[in-house]
This record gives sequence, structure tokens and C-alpha cells, in this order.
Amino acid sequence: MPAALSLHELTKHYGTLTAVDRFSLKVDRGTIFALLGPNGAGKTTIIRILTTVLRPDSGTARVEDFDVQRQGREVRRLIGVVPQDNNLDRYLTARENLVMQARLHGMPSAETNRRVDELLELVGLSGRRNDFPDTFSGGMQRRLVVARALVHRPKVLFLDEPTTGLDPQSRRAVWDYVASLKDTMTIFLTTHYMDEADALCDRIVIMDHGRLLVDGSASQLKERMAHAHHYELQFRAHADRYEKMLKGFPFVRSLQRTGDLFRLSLAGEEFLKPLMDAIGTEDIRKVCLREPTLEDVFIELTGRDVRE
Ligand SMILES: Nc1ncnc2c1ncn2[C@@H]1O[C@H](COP(=O)(O)OP(=O)(O)OP(=O)(O)O)[C@@H](O)[C@H]1O
Repeated sequence: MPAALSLHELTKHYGTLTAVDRFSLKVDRGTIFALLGPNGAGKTTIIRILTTVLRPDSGTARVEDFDVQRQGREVRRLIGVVPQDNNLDRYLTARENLVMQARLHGMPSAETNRRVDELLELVGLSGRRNDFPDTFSGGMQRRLVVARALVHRPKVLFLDEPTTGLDPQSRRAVWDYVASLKDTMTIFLTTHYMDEADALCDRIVIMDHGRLLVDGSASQLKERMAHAHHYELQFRAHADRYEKMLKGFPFVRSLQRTGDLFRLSLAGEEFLKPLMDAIGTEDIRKVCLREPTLEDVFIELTGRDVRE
């Protein structure tokens, strides 16, 4: 069975910058796949190549066994794309936006009506079918963009940061729609949200500087961190002072702060005692060991916070 996606030594330069650097990957059909990486890692460039918007400088990419450079038309027939921006036609109603997409794909009218109604129902916009996208919330617009990408029953759906800028409830709604598509198509998404990748995806690749860093399921990636020593420290007072101290210890490998709560990883278990000796117990409200998260894997590999 051919892979849904197959990239071999894919490379793209912008001037002197190498945005994608000999990137190879195979994604099986029916997978929900996430490509993660900090800003500028090369994720959008890869999506643009796979969706035939951009040509690579070298290497090959195939979608459902069609070459993106030589068989662009076939590839475009097979894919649905949810780009980073909601590029809906604001002069068309929700329903008309979907009908337009069906026409572009040459779908017969009877099938179009059925399909469009079914999709509006799926994304919970049936009641707003005759309204213009400008009157929709961000979450509703996003759902309409997802519906539009599905009109022609694509085999591979690309979602570039599908939930960026949405409130938690709308994010959940988009997740539910994406999860409901599982087994009907291959889904390729990029995201900045680790919880999204963790909850939705069968397989995750983390990349940076155009290169693949790690590849596996969420639990496999977290397993890689089993050796790391993650702790949570909470202070009653003087959190700023303690932050400075923590940053100064050579054995503190990563440090994140939320108010008076610090999440940190140590280079080894043996450093817990010197750490506690140095900061004392006077201002400590809580100290505990913590299970590694996907965010820890990301920081460990890229050296950067997801939101940086
Ligand atoms: N048209 C362009 N011209 C020049 N440089 C570009 C162009 N598009 C992207 N880049 C650069 O290529 C690198 C990869 O960009 P890309 O948009 O693929 O990253 P990304 O991982 O999608 O980032 P983000 O998470 O911010 O969307 C970045 O350094 C970016 O500045």
C-alpha cells in the first residue's frame, strides 16, 4: 500500500536561509499526524510544498503516490487545505462559500447540495447557513474553513495551525471535528499547542531549522524523557529572587514559571539535594516530582519554549 505522504530529502532555500533541509518522512494512510516546531522551523514551508503552492529546490514529495511537482493537478484533487488564515469569501454566505468550492472541483449540483448540507450540519453551522462569514465568531469561521476543505471528500487533509487564536471551547470543537474524521482520511496538522498534538495525533514529528529531530507517538516521545528529572516548586514569597537563583544553577536544564510556580528539569536526581540546600525551605509551599509532558520533550529538543 503506498504511503499517504512520502517526502525524500526535501530541501527549500529562501536566499541563503535553508528553511527545509533534506527532510524525509513517510506517513501511512489514516494517520492523524502532527508536525511540531518553534516559529520559523519550516512547518508551513513543508505544507506549502505538499499542497503544491511552492516548489522545493531539491528532493521529492508524493501525496497518495502523486508527485507534487509533476502531478500537481492530481494532488490538488486529493487534498483539502485549511490554511493559517481564514481566507473565506466575505461576499458569499456560509453555504455559498461551500458551494463555490464544490463547483471549483466540478461536483454535480445534486451531490453538491447534499454534501454542503451534510457538512454544515457536521460543523454545527446549519442554522447560520445564509449568514456572511464576517458575522461569525473566530471559532465559527474556522469551522467553516474546515468544512470547505472537506467538500470534495479529500484523501489527505492539511491543517496549518487550525486552532491558533481560538478560545478553549472553540478549540475543543475543532478537535472534535478533526477526531471525527479519523479513519476516513489522512490528517496532517501543524500546531503550537502540545496538548492538541497529545490529544489528537497518532504520530508526532518535532522539527527545527528545517530538520527532523524526533518521530513517534506522544507516549514514545514522553518515554524518551523518562531519564529526565522534572520537578515543580512553588514559593510562598520572593518568587523573583528564587527565579534568579534557579537560573544561575548549571544543573537546572530548563525552567518555566507561571506566577509563583516553577517547572524545572534537573540534569540528574543527585542535584535535588544541592538545589534544596541552596534555596532553603523557608519560602517553599510545595515541591514535587512531575511526569514529563510533550512540552518538556519539545523544550529539551529545540531548546525553546513552544510560544517563543
Ligand atoms: N517567502 C519567504 N521568503 C523568505 N524567507 C521565508 C519565506 N517564507 C518563510 N521564510 C523563512 O523560512 C523559515 C521557515 O518558515 P516557515 O514559515 O516554514 O516556518 P514555520 O515553522 O511554519 O513557522 P511558524 O510556526 O511561525 O508558522 C523562517 O525562517 C522564515 O522566516
